[in-house]
Amino acid sequence: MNEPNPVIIFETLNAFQRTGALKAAIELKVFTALGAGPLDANSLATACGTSVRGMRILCDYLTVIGFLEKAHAAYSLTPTAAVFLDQNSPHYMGSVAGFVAADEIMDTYRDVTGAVRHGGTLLPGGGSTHVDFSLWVEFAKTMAPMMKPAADFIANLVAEKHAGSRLRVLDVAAGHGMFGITIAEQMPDAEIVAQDYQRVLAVAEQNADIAGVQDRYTLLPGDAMSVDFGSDYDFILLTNFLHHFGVDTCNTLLKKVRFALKPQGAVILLDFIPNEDRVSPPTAATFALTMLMSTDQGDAYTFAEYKQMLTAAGFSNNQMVDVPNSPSRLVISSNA
Ligand SMILES: Nc1ncnc2c1ncn2[C@@H]1O[C@H](CSCC[C@H]([NH3+])C(=O)O)[C@@H](O)[C@H]1O
Repeated sequence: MNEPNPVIIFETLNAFQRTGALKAAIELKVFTALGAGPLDANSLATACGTSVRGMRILCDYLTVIGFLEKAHAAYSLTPTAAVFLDQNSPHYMGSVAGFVAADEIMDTYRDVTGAVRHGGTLLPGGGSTHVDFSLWVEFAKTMAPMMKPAADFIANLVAEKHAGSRLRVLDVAAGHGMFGITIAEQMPDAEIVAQDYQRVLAVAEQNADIAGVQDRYTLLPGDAMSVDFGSDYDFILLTNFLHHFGVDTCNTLLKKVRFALKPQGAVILLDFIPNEDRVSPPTAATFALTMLMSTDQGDAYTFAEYKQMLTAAGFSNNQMVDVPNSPSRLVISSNA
């Protein structure tokens, strides 16, 4: 297993091909075309409006990397592609390519060398922490399906512990809003305050309307660092937010969160949290590179690091759990 092997070098240097191929298949709706059953390259090319040669080569590539299966020249969907990449599936998440593989994001990877030398993003003004970072609306419009398992998991936890009670929940940096909205869907008495930039909250507001929870959904636009959160919350959600900032900013924000909670309240923190070795599990551990490329000081913090920040902010009871079907972990912190 530890024999020297150059294949990983070739595969890693051309890994951009995988991104391009999957993005193309999503754009061309290849997976949706295969939703009704197997098709060969000719029929797929007609269905998707492409050349036959292009479709044959794309589909062979997608078969090699595990999104399609091939039998007697006909392609069919693997279970993952069927559930997540066919637009007719309720779990469709092809939209996430619009953020994860956006040109603006991919362009930053042209100069990893520079970011490593510099120790932070080469994007202007702190990259994704800049108030005008253009991609947050795109994130809100595209990333909700990816967060669904974690949103369900959090809402179930909250509902199990607090069935029937009137809850006040603050969703900090709400984005698409699905974390708060899912709690509101499960708990008819829960009131949600969604906090984010105004332009992003427009997307969350629309999602709250669609979910039919708009009567219990209030918007709190502005910068999370300076806006007044209000008080007496039972839960404050900090999902995929702290990783953008350095430890000092996280400490300041967590203290502000502690102050806005009821004495028995809890903060629910969802994030990419690697093990203490920082190299496992893979998705959480490699997320640190995403933060290097897009922020000045962000990181994939370990549980020990989060515990230190949370303890400093006055949270004495900190528990971490893995989220099923998600690379994320949940930290629930309270004083109780
Ligand atoms: N300073 C800030 N104040 C409020 N929101 C911010 C700030 N900086 C970034 N954001 C928002 O932080 C979000 C990060 S993405 C996370 C969205 C959502 N909580 C989720 O877990 O999927 C984006 O919606 C940004 O608009």
